[in-house]
Amino acid sequence: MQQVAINGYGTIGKRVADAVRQQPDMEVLGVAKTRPNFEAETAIDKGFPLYAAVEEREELFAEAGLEIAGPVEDLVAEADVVVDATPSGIGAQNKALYEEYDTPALYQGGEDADLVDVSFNARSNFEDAVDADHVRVVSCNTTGLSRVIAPLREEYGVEKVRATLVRRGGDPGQSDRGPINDILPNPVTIPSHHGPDVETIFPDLDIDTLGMKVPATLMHMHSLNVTLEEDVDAAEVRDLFADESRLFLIPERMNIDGSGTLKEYALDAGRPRGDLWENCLWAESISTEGRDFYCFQGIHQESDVVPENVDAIRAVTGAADAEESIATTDEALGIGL
Ligand SMILES: NC(=O)C1=CN([C@@H]2O[C@H](COP(=O)(O)OP(=O)(O)OC[C@H]3O[C@@H](n4cnc5c(N)ncnc54)[C@H](O)[C@@H]3O)[C@@H](O)[C@H]2O)C=CC1
Ligand SMILES: O=C(OP(=O)(O)O)[C@H](O)COP(=O)(O)O
Repeated sequence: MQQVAINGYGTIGKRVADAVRQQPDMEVLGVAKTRPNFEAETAIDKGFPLYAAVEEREELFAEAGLEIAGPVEDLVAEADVVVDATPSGIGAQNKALYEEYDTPALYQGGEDADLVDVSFNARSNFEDAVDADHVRVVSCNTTGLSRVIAPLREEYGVEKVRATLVRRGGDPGQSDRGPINDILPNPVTIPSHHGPDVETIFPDLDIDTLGMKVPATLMHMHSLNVTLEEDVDAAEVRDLFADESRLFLIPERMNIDGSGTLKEYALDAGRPRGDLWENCLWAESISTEGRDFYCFQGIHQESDVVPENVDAIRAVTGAADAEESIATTDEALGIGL
């Protein structure tokens, strides 16, 4: 059993903790937080040992009636691997702690690529992270793009990717985010940071990305055009994608017209927190014109990186190969709508 520490128990960290607990070969050793709040209380209710990420704030937990198992250093020292799910930039500050205790660490997409040895997407480059000490699970958008590009590259070869990313302004709980009533080119410069980020997974890929932010919280939406190295037929691409467990091809018959109905479907299907771990591609949007492929896909920013973190744990600990890990993760979580 791999003993997994989770440092940062927010949107991503709490989901990774639940996913790790569901795996047959790993356990949550504990989770670390900086301050007491509803998530800290839920962690205790779920039976996750709660550690103080900042020693001076330990008494805040006692005042809130929450029992602390110890300082985060104890957790990191005992763990086989630590998943850092702290806000952007804090992971970089925490790296020295993980190095001090010689504990392999996973970071999230908000950290810079040069912080780590390897940027990771399970479907695309699992083997690169085997036995690495510092691995970054790429952002929700980069994960979503990589999952589509990997099979297209393998099957047809990719000449050029063009993607427009309509990004949600903030997560549902982020009441301080915007825009409230606007459509922002964001970033206004082109390419957006997503293209170079995808190139950390596929270094020789030709990709241009454009980003926007809109007043939505549920999901991102991608409009994709990939020029392939050979003529393709839309039906063939649909068949290719149907074999990918983390690509959900939304069938026409479901009458799912956007992010709202997608999330409603996830809740009806009994998904925890209404999570959609898979890319959600509208099957009808999969179109081809000569060598050009097009589609729309919805990306659930809060959850698509969760199975990727689980696979990255197996990669850095050398516990399984890509195929075995992805199959185990998918089965344990119930991935594959
Ligand atoms: N929310 C999203 O849509 C996605 C976020 N990411 C990335 O995941 C990372 C985490 O993001 P979220 O989970 O959204 O953030 P969050 O703000 O929801 O959660 C971060 C947690 O870390 C805690 N924290 C703050 N400072 C800490 C410290 N020094 N030590 C330990 N814990 C600390 C916070 O109290 C909070 O519980 C970021 O790198 C972000 O870019 C990646 C994909 C999607
Ligand atoms: O990494 C993300 O998006 P991004 O790839 O568009 O920067 C996550 O959705 C977090 O985005 P945020 O920086 O708006 O919280």
